[in-house]
Parts: sequence; C-alpha cells; structure tokens
Amino acid sequence: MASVAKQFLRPSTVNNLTKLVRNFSVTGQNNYKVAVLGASGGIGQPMSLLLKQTPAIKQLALYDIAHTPGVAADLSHIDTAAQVSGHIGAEQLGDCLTGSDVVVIPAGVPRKPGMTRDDLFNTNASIVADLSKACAKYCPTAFICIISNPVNSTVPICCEIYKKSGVSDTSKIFGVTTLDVVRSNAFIAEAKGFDVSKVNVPVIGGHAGITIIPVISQCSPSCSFEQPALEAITERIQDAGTEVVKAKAGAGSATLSMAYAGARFAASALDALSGKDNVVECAFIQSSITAATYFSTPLLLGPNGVKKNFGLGNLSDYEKKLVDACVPELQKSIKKGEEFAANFH
Ligand SMILES: NC(=O)C1=CN([C@@H]2O[C@H](COP(=O)(O)OP(=O)(O)OC[C@H]3O[C@@H](n4cnc5c(N)ncnc54)[C@H](O)[C@@H]3O)[C@@H](O)[C@H]2O)C=CC1
Ligand SMILES: O=C([O-])CC(=O)C(=O)O
Repeated sequence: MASVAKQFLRPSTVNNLTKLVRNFSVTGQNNYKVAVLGASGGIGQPMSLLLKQTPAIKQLALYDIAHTPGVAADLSHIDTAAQVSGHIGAEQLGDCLTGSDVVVIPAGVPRKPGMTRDDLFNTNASIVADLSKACAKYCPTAFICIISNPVNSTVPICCEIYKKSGVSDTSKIFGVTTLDVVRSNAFIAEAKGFDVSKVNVPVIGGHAGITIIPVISQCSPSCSFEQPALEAITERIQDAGTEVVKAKAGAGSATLSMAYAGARFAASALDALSGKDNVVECAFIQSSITAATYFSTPLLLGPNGVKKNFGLGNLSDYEKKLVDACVPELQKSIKKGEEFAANFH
C-alpha cells in the first residue's frame, strides 16, 4: 500500500470528537444533514447518539419502521447543535432522505448463534433494496454507508438498484467494514502492548469470515508475529463478529462497537465532503483491484466519494493466499446480490 495510506489510515473522527469540534467550528462547515435508516435498532440508537455529538451535523434524520418518535424525542433533549427529526414508516422515508448528505444504513435483522451473515440475506436483501431505491430517488448524490449484512451482497444490491434507477455514479456507495479495522487495531495493540490510538491496520477484502483480510504486514507501527500467532490473530479478527454473537447468546450481534465504527465512517464521509485532505478509510466498494468486482481496500475520500483507491499494496505471501481464498467467496456473494437486484421491482 502507498505510504500515504499507511500514514493516514486512522482518520480524525469520532475517536476524537474534540478535534472534530475544533475543525468544524473553525471552518464553519457544520451544515450537513445525516440520515440513519434503522435508527431504532441496536446499532442505530447508540450510533445516532454519537452522531448527535458531531458538530458537523446540522440535521440528524432518524428513520425506522418502529419507535423513531421516541428515539428522536430522547436525543433531541441533548444540548448539542444537531436538530433531530424522527420519521416512521415508508410514507415518511422521502422526507427523511431529502437533502441528506450522508445516509447510514443499519436496518435489518442481526445474526443469532449458529447463523452465518449470508443466512440474513433473505430478510435483509429486500430491506436494503427498498431503502436503496428510496435513496436513489430522494438523495442520489449522498454518501451511502451500508452496515446491513451480508455486506458482501447488500452493497452490490444497492449499486445495482442505483443503476436500475438511472443513477450511474456509484462512487459514493460504501459497505462499512470499519469495525474490522477497529477490531484489528484493538487486538494488535493488545498483543503488542502498543498505544492503541496510534495503531493502524488496513483490512481488505469483504466483511464475512475468510473474506476479512487484516494486512498485518502493513500495520503501523510495524510489527511481526511468528506464523502460528499470525494465523491465530488473523482468525480472531475474521471471527470477531461471531465471538460477539456467541457472547450475546441470542441477544444479537455487535452493536456498540459497530455504532462507534459507523459513526467514525460517517464522520470521515463528512470530512471528505468538507474538502478535508487525507481522509482515508477502508470500505467495500465496486472495484477493479481484483477479480472480485467489489473489494475493500484503503481509499482516499473526497467530496465526490472515492478520490483514489490505494489498492492492495505489498502483501506477504500469507496475505496473498488469503486474497486468493477470498476472491471466489466474494464473487459468489456479489453474484447473489446482483441476481437479487436484477429481479427486484
Ligand atoms: N457491517 C458491520 O460490520 C456490521 C453489520 N451489522 C448488521 O447490522 C444490521 C442491524 O443490526 P442491529 O442494529 O443489531 O439489529 P436490530 O434488530 O437491533 O436493529 C435493526 C433495526 O432495523 C429496523 N428495520 C427493519 N426493517 C426496516 C426497514 N425496512 N426500514 C428501516 N428500518 C428497518 C428495525 O426496526 C430495527 O430497529 C444487521 O444486519 C447486522 O448483521 C452488525 C454489526 C456489524
Ligand atoms: O457478526 C455479525 O453478524 C455482525 C457483524 O457483521 C460483525 O460484528 O462484524
């Protein structure tokens, strides 16, 4: 990976709200509308709480099929600038989305123990397709940040629905894989005794099992592991979602860490929109970097979405093998999403 990506992989986002306050109050660009679709859920509520504290946001529009009036009333009593609006049911989705600069989508069902992310496809594919259709209609130029699983299929669904809706530019549609980066940073800092605030591990590929590839050879600060330890920490990162699903024992999947990661990605999107330099995040996007037509790599973000794709960079032989195993798996999930979208009306 280009050294610039390594240098800037950790963006200045919600992990440093104070910095964000300073940045935006100095430039006065606190003018953005952010919509959260699925705002009443396990991720939606704490993520909306974090977004309510983000000074760049002027309006925070919360949409769900249930409970948004209550969530919006509750958040609106917080003494921060963002104005909160609650929207419930399909007939209020247009109002929620109109004028949005960034849309974050954690709508849909989460896993229970024993399920794969792909087991969520039957329920979540149509939820994401419906919401994508509305985004293409009401805010076609907004950044779209898709959290709903299976991300490896829901992002292709969204892009295909955009194309069907006549919106050909999909360079602002992102699958949020930030939680994989956040986990990698946390686990490697813990293993190596690093200051976690200074650790950056790019994570490439997709967002399920073996498609999640932490590029530990490009970790900043640099670090190395004996092969068995390297394989163990790589597998822990790949299975981290399942670790949480098991620990929650039927009560859902990661919500709080995902809220943090989602708010971080949304803040990076706002930084990019405001013209800030060196905003780099890994995300799952339409891509020509590998034979899989969607792939996550470190991306330089700008006002128009992806400004530069840093690609794979130099991979170790072990990481190259992980990419080889990932690509066919991703291709299956992408095809499944695209076929679903083709038949969706
Ligand atoms: N990308 C990632 O790294 C991660 C993704 N996820 C995924 O995020 C999704 C949400 O997870 P949770 O918040 O824990 O689930 P949850 O069940 O707590 O919340 C989901 C919310 O979506 C709402 N919803 C359902 N259908 C909707 C529709 N048509 N329009 C708008 N809202 C709708 C529900 O009413 C609920 O409030 C799941 O698919 C989960 O697998 C979870 C963790 C990490
Ligand atoms: O594991 C799940 O189902 C939720 C998820 O995507 C994660 O935590 O990475």
